[in-house]
Amino acid sequence: MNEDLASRHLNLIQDQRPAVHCLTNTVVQSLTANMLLAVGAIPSMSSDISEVADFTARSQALLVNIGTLDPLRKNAIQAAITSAQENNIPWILDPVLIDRAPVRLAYAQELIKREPAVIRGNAGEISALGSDPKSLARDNRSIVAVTGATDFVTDGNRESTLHVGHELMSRVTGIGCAGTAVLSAFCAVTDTAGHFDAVVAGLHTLGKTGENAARKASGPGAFAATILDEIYFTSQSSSTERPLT
Ligand SMILES: Nc1ncnc2c1ncn2[C@@H]1O[C@H](COP(=O)(O)OP(=O)(O)OP(=O)(O)O)[C@@H](O)[C@H]1O
Ligand SMILES: Cc1ncsc1CCO
Ligand SMILES: [Mg+2]
Repeated sequence: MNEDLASRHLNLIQDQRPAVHCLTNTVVQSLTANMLLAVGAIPSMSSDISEVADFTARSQALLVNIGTLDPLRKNAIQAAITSAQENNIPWILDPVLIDRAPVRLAYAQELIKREPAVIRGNAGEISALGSDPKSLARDNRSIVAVTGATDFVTDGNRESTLHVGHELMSRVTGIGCAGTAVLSAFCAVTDTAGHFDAVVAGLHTLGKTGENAARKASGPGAFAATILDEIYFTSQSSSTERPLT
């Protein structure tokens, strides 16, 4: 069933080629842009305050990842979220490492008041936010995704647990961050009511491609390249299986 959901969303991405504007950390820029291209989306990464609102307005989703912050990037994040909200574009938050510094946690909590469509973090990050994932989702009208050896998705009412992926995914920096960008592409092709399914479909796709890549790669270096290939293969085979209507 998640397989069908994934396939349907991959087809929509192939058809629509959504633009995803990414305000993300300096560690994962290239992997993130490449993952989006591999899945069929179109990335942009500028954080210049003079253009970030326009880039966001011309995108179908906005990714905000707070992995490396500075004052200019924080200004860009505020402007981009404002633009996303004015233009009815979903914005997706990756609250990287908020369990490591109280100032960063407080900043993430301020951002969450602006009601991201999706919050995706690992277990430590989500638990640092202080409420269980269901309450967090309900209180902020967001989808919450908690990733790790198993993934959990909730909108505050529904929930889905996914047993996909491979340990090698945690041995390459930024698979989570780039994965949140992939979830943004899945949300870009659905309306708000579809975001729960989009996140489940996106995590299923990511997990399965991680499993496929792990079968071929002998270690983290090859895995990082192979997971890009596998996302591309998955998106291509999904579009050739599309029924003729
Ligand atoms: N041990 C594991 N087994 C299976 N899948 C895993 C495992 N660890 C991580 N994953 C998968 O890897 C992806 C990234 O999740 P993870 O929770 O590691 O992100 P993260 O900690 O935010 O990573 P990063 O900050 O490096 O980007 C998720 O899709 C998750 O399902
Ligand atoms: C290692 C690291 N530090 C800040 S962001 C980042 C990438 C993985 O989250
Ligand atoms: Mg992370």
